[in-house]
Amino acid sequence: MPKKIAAGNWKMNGTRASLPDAMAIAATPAGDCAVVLCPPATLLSQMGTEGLALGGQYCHPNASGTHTGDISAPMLADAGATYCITGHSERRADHGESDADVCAQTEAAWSAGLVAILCIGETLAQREAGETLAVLTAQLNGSLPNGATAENTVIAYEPVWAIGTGKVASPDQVAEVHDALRAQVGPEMSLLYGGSVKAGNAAELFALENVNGGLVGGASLKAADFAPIITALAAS
Ligand SMILES: O=C[C@H](O)COP(=O)(O)O
Repeated sequence: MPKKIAAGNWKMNGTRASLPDAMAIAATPAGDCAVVLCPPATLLSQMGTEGLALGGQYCHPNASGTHTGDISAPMLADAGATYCITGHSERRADHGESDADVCAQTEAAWSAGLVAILCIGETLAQREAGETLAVLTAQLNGSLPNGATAENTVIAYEPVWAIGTGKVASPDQVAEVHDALRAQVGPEMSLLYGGSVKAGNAAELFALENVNGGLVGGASLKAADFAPIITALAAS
């Protein structure tokens, strides 16, 4: 059985004033679900809380070196992370990260003992052109290194047009993609959906056979918003 995972991506949000929210999220009963928070790197070492796994939002392919402003997978692990997001569409767009870059980052995460949460997703133009499954397959093939297992990798399907827009993909759209991904990655790897997941739509999404949790952005920042999502996953 794939592990159920509620992952929160805080993106470039959060200061020490947010730590009480992290503690409240950690205290939320989660049943057999893993709860993962990916805060800004500045908060990682201060967030170590029982019941909460931590993740980075990105890692450089190298372990160290002359890369001003960057962060490596061993640094994330040293700060308490056990997961790392790779290939988020905001980084693919803002930093020009290619599938090959994401592949190298994912290998770096594994080398540091981190579980990669590898993100793939189509744009609205690609969906409207009927290219969704082809685009996702190409991204998966290009950015998932050889050696991926259910222990070192989680796949997050995040349609770019649904991120931070309030436009959640319909259950039929999510099911079509997740069923296709399941056929590609095997029965054990966790498949998360991300894109405007909220308390009001979480139960419907998590009821889908091949949705094993969510990668949640905006609704993970406050415990009052994220806790019902965790509860919905635990009940699924
Ligand atoms: O990593 C999280 C996703 O980008 C989803 O963000 P969102 O829940 O704010 O739409």
